[in-house]
Amino acid sequence: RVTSDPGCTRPPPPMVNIIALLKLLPTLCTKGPEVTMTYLYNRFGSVFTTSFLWKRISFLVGPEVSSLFFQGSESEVSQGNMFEFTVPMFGPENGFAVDYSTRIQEIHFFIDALRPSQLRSHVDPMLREVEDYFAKWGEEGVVDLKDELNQILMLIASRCLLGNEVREKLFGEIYTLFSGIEEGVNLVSFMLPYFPVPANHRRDKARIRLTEIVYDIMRSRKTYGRVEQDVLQKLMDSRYKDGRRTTEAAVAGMIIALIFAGKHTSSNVSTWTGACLLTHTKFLDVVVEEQREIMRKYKDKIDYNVLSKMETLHSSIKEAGRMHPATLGLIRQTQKNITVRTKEGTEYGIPKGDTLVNLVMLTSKLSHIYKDPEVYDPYRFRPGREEDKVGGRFSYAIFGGGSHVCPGEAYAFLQIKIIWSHLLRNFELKLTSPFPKTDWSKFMLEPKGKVLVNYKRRHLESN
Ligand code: HEM
Repeated sequence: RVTSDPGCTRPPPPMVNIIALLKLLPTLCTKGPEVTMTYLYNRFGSVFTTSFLWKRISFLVGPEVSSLFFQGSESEVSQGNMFEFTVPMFGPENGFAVDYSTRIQEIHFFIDALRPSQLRSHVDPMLREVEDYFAKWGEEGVVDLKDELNQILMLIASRCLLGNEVREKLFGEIYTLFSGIEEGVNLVSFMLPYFPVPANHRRDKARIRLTEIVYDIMRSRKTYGRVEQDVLQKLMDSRYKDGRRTTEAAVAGMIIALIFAGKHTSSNVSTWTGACLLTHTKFLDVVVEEQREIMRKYKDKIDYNVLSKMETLHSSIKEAGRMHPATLGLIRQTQKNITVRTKEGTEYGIPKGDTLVNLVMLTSKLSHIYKDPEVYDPYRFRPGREEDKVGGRFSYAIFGGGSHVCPGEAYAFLQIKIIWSHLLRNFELKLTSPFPKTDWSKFMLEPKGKVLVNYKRRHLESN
């Protein structure tokens, strides 16, 4: 439990001093941040603080200490100015460039555009992209799964988020421009987003060109009265609470932000799903059998309802996400003194101005929530076990939680399930490279190196 505490009357959390931190450097370098943070959690408990240069950082582990982090009001715990580096990536009229109230309304536009009832219309375009993409694979061969999934997900994003105009004519350019936007994700740009280094220059150039492309599409739709089914259209048609229409610049920024938010996250979880299933044949057999069963009932038809029957596949993706989240932790800043109560009942006061890091990766591995947390076991989410629910709210925080929970979760599952059901039905797959390690050098964590998979075409028989 976490509450606000104006006088900060409670004792501070255990402090990890500079000597303890220095002693951990070799562990950090050789074993990585997860092992280091797990050591600190085991030693100091679910709340602890460190100082780094002039900054105090308080770490939180577990659902018991996470409620205010996720659900607190902006005046208690906020995203602060930590995402300012995204302003030159997404433009000056949306996201972290605008006031909080406008930003929240934009997030509601995302939620509306990506809610399950809206997603039904995306199934067919997603399926078409997936079928066309994998039709280009040969009879058999070896591919880098990470690269392949990255490409197919970008094709889907072009079609379903940006729309047919981009997908049909401009995909190559968009793909390159997005790589340019992503140049803005590095340590220098994070600390000094406007510093004139080449990466920032390439980021700015890419955003300007991408914005022009989106403007052209919007203007052409308006001129010819064309209305599409994609998310871009939903954002164009959205209105703020006071009745104002979204501006062209805001829509362009929002759509770039959405693609960015969904791109690596989805490609990572789908790649980890593959790596996990191909090394756990027990579950691979179960998901293949699930496809057979569904084919017996629905033949080759795939629609929103059929996808919702793929429960073990869904759990297999969710479990891959639990074991390999895209981030070690989520970040906020305290705007008031707050109190955190641990599951043992100890209360700590965290002062206004602390950076909070919620270590969702460690929460996913807590043994009082997840049985044998290091074991890949999609069955842990089945009725009767449902370990994430039994563990309490925020036990599964791979998609965040509360006021800033990921609005793209249902969309992400939809596209990953469409890809994996197609792969399972049409290919025999074998992981030929070793099980990937996590690449800690990336801002958004991903499987390290190539994930090589040997494929052989097949047509799954339902009987
Ligand atoms: C498996 C895939 C995904 C994962 C693991 C994931 C994870 C997350 C997480 C952890 C957050 C919360 C960040 C925080 O609290 O600071 C978040 C926010 C967000 N996600 Fe996702 N995401 C995924 C896919 C997507 C997709 C496909 C989209 C869009 C189509 C999307 C759009 C967003 C947006 C716009 C936010 C910001 C919400 C806000 O600030 O209120 N995500 N995502």
